[in-house]
Amino acid sequence: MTAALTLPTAELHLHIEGTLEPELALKLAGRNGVELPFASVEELRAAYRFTDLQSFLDLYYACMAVLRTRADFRDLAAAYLTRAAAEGVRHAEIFFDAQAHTARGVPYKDVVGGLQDALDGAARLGMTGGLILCFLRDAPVEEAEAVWAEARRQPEALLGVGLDSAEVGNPATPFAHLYAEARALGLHAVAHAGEEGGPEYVWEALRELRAERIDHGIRSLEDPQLVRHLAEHRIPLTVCPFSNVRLRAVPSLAEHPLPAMLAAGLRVTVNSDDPAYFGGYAGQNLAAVAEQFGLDRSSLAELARNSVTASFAPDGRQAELLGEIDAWEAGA
Ligand SMILES: Nc1ncnc2[nH]cnc12
Ligand SMILES: [Zn+2]
Repeated sequence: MTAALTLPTAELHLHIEGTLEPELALKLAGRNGVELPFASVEELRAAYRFTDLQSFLDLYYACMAVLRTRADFRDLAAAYLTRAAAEGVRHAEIFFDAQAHTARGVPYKDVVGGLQDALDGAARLGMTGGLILCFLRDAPVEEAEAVWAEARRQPEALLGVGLDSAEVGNPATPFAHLYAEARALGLHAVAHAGEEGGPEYVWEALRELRAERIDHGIRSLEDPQLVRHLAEHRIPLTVCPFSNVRLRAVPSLAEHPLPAMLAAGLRVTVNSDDPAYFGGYAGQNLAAVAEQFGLDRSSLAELARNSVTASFAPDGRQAELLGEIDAWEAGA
């Protein structure tokens, strides 16, 4: 087995709806009497040809229509956690798109309840983690406000808030008041930026949302002043190599800016984004970049350490995981 597949790591950029494998999608479609425009696993997989972020989002939102009950969300997250654990993920901070479910009439409490049921069960796998509620930046802000009105009543169910969906032309600033409220409740703040959008989107997430981590951020390199800022303030970037290639944010893995980002002193982590759709989970993303860029054991360990120290896990848990990474690096 590739060494990277056993590296203990933290997954910081993972949309739970993006872990919906075709087999489970069809099973849930049957269980819930939901019609999908795909009759078989093969037909569904054949639709995984994306030209950009929007072409992916269209399929992503269509497929998640099969998720209807608390048990569905539990089964989805339990399947992800089992698979991630097998690839070395020891801590997972999981994004969920609540609005995409409440808009279909699924109660917020069933979404969060089901995801939490699965996380409770993950303790058996020795895994820890939490939930990050993402606002959809391409939907009216009133929809985000409505879901937040429910979420804020139970902030202890969340680690933080995030911002995702179609980036270009959908500024972050209208969501700033929700982030301010979330911070006041003690929640963390992250945001997608610099995936398809330019460095100005990263600046906006930092300035207006006070994002502690930037999800993707691969276009930051286009602005030397931004690179200096990110490096100086040690702001983590949750990079997703397979996603960037499959959504054509970069032309190929060989041309991915990851090595340049590391060379620029950026605090990079490697993650999977929507692994069911992009061809691999966290360990496979790590294995692929290790092979592509000839990363040795200590460079891989450094990426894993970044993921742990950039996580929102308590200090004690971080220390435990850093110990596991040291042992892995020493070849234990
Ligand atoms: N890569 C991505 N970018 C923005 N929103 C997303 N939602 C799920 N995956 C996403
Ligand atoms: Zn993402």
